[in-house]
Amino acid sequence: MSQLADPQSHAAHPDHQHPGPTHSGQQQPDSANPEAAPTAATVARGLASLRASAPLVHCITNGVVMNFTANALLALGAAPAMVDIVGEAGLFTRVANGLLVNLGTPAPEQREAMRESVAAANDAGTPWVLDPVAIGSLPIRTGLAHELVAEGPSAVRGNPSEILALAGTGAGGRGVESTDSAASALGAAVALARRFDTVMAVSGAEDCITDGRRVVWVEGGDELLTKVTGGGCALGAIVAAFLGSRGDASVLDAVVAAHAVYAAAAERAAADAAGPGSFAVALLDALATISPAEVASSARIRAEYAGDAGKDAVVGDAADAMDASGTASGVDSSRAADDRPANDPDRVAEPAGGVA
Ligand SMILES: Nc1ncnc2c1ncn2[C@@H]1O[C@H](COP(=O)(O)OP(=O)(O)OP(=O)(O)O)[C@@H](O)[C@H]1O
Ligand SMILES: Cc1ncsc1CCO
Repeated sequence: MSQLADPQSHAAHPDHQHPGPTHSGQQQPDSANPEAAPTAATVARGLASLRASAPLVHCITNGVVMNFTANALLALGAAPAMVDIVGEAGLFTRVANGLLVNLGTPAPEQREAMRESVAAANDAGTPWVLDPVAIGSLPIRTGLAHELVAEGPSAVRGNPSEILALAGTGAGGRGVESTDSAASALGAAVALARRFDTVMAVSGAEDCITDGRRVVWVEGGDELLTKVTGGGCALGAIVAAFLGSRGDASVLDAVVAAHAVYAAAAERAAADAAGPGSFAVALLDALATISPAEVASSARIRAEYAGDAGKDAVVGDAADAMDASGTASGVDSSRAADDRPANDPDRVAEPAGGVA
């Protein structure tokens, strides 16, 4: 089958959850209609659904960005709560609609709270996001990130250096900053997505999101996002909000929607800002006022097949899940190209065509 189905025609389906790692590398379909690529229309629907359901987002995140993250979620229309003590974290995850686990300042008790919440999320079916902040050369958080990714997050969000370090092919960035481009982390992201049956989101001038089979590029945002601390950390929480309110949309659709809405809001905010301070305030205003119609007309998204983009990426101990060609077993990466007309917005490009 090469034709992509109309994303409008999604039928009801059981929520895609991750009961645990799929060590075989076998991927599950993530939607009733796994062939549909995210579009501006799915982004708009995701934002409308978030606003309608006001998801409760449980954030276990770093002390630097808690306030900004909570304000970003509130502005967007979600309900944040930062519950990070042992004995409460797991309980709260069970009632939340989405969970963020951000490794920015992982003190010992917070690490235990993360483990408690991840176990609760996997048990209760709460979608969860892992943000492996500043992993690579720092040993405790790097070990924790490898431990947690094996628990099967719904999505992983990070900058390119963090994603390369998670794949075991990079030494990390400069503290919390990336020293790599999103394109350079594409192979690592595709391999990780296949290995852990998750959606990987790599941020940068252009964001790259993959479920291991499809790769979606989201343009937009502004460099000012890198001049406000927590520009990426808040995005991780927003991804959790979109996952927690996605209804019958796929995980890939929800993650792409989060990135596209954030990019559009940041672009609008930057147009009015005099610098990082006014940008941070304008970003909150833009998150609060951006409409589904605005994102439907401004989202810049393109989708293609991953093809063999992940074949040369080494993923920690994942060699056992990979066949000789480096492709995760059970994942068909040699699909025929989409045969829709070239100007069809739902068309996915040739396998690996633009994924060198
Ligand atoms: N050059 C750029 N132009 C436009 N947007 C950008 C640029 N660089 C990063 N962004 C956007 O900034 C946001 C944060 O991405 P970034 O890669 O800085 O994350 P991070 O390093 O994890 O952030 P944090 O400071 O929270 O740790 C994303 O939405 C991304 O799209
Ligand atoms: C600056 C900083 N240090 C640890 S976490 C964090 C927030 C941005 O990632």
